[in-house]
Amino acid sequence: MEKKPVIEISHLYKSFGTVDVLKDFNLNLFEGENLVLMGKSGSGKSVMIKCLVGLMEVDKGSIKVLGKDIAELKQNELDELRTDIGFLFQGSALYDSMTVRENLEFPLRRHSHNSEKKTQALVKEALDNVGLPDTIDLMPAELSGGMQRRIALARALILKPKIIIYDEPTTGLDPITAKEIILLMMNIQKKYATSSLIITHDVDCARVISNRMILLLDGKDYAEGSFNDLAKSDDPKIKAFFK
Ligand SMILES: Nc1ncnc2c1ncn2[C@@H]1O[C@H](COP(=O)(O)OP(=O)(O)OP(=O)(O)O)[C@@H](O)[C@H]1O
Repeated sequence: MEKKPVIEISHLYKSFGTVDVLKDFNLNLFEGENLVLMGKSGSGKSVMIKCLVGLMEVDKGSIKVLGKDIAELKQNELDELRTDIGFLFQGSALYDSMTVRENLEFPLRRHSHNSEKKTQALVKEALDNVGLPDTIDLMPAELSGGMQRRIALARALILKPKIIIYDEPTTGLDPITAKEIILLMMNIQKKYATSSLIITHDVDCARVISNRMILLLDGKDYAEGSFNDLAKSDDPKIKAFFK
């Protein structure tokens, strides 16, 4: 059976002055898959994400998320749609002045109207999912980098998003901690059947987690395929991604 796309980016163009960042970029993320997007620094990955969530206007092209055309949404509709997307950004970005519990409560209080009991149950479930139930009353500064990343992942998942966007999920972590995060991402994907877009430079991460990959080069979706197919390509431009 043909899988449904949850993100459809078609013929996307975006320039800044004379710098053409995206030039006919295409990407489909299908329900339940782990799609890895690789592109070198400055290739336009962040620009693409900003366009995707309506934070930046596109010059040309169309973007649909969960069947909705981003350009046609009003601000409140866009805000609502964003709650269906969980983000795990580089550097975790937990609120330093809040405890782990408060960090996790934050999106719940902002975007849903749960009872206090339900809120605490969701916080506990989120912490259990990332294997850190005992950190609930700690401050982010009391946690290691890997633990902070796990809490950030718990927070990204707490609204049970349909889509998760991971931006460099393993950057800055030692290889063992990076592997733990990757395993966690895979478990969570299995448990909640989320669709994941994973932006990474980490070839090991891509190998383990991807069902499919897209390589962003010269503003385009230069190549698409499974890790194994792309990794054995003879094209020097594709080979360069796997060094
Ligand atoms: N608001 C902006 N105004 C002008 N130029 C911008 C703006 N945002 C991004 N750019 C330019 O767009 C290009 C792509 O930037 P982007 O941040 O998307 O790269 P990236 O692929 O995310 O890189 P990295 O892997 O280093 O995060 C860069 O040349 C950048 O200078």
